[in-house]
Amino acid sequence: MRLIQNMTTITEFCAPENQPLSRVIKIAVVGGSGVGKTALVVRFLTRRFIGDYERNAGNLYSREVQVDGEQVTIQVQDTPGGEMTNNGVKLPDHVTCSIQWADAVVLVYSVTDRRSFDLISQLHQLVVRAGGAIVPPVILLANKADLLHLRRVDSQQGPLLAGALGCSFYEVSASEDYNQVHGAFHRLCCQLAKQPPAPSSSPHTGASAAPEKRRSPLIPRPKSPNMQDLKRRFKQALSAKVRTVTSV
Ligand SMILES: Nc1nc2c(ncn2[C@@H]2O[C@H](COP(=O)(O)OP(=O)(O)OP(=O)(O)O)[C@@H](O)[C@H]2O)c(=O)[nH]1
Repeated sequence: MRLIQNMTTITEFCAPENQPLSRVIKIAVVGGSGVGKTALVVRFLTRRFIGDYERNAGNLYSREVQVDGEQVTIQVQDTPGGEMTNNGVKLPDHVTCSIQWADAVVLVYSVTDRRSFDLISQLHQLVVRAGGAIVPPVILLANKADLLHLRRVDSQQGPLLAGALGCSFYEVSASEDYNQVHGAFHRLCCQLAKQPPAPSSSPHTGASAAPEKRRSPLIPRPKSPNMQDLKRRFKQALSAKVRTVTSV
């Protein structure tokens, strides 16, 4: 029952009208294809690793959590994977929109995929450009650290790149270690919670009421989660018979 209660905290983006909203922290998760973005988001929000994911089209997840004693709503936008082409990085428009919408960005590569590592600098540039006057906090996650025999990116290279980009670095395994994943996201949430709250966006348009907000006033709202997809994942999670999931 506890598991079900926690699972139901992944909800639609829009809160019902008149419902008081807690502070909202918005995070976009961005990286190459198949690096484990969805696995990381689901791991952070539900403690669960579910290995079988379909290519995602960009789901938005939301959950109420305690950060430093304060009740906040964390919204995490999972984005479709980007690719390197001869003309630079190729990304669905939706990804840029998600970066503009977010208060912070999690850049992800897989230690088993050199191209996903090479993509990070380009993605970081995109974050800087999309951020306008104020670049949002960024963390760099190197995922799939459990796949030692398939490693294609040396463990020193991630911290070096993070240092050059001026962001925090975490090497994690979504499949093997919940604490690593939780620690990385949680520290980012703590950092964001300490900042003064951003002007709230309209739940219907995503547009900010405040002119000084760094993002364009005409940012389309990120996609709501595909509830069918979520229900399918929840069923998978329930059938795995893991005892409980506690709040973050
Ligand atoms: N061994 C291992 N496999 C992982 C890990 N994280 C994700 N995977 C696997 O990697 C594959 C891709 O994971 P996804 O979470 O779908 O990756 P994604 O980045 O969301 O992929 P796209 O939706 O295509 O952009 C899946 O088969 C996952 O089970 C990890 O830490 N270790």
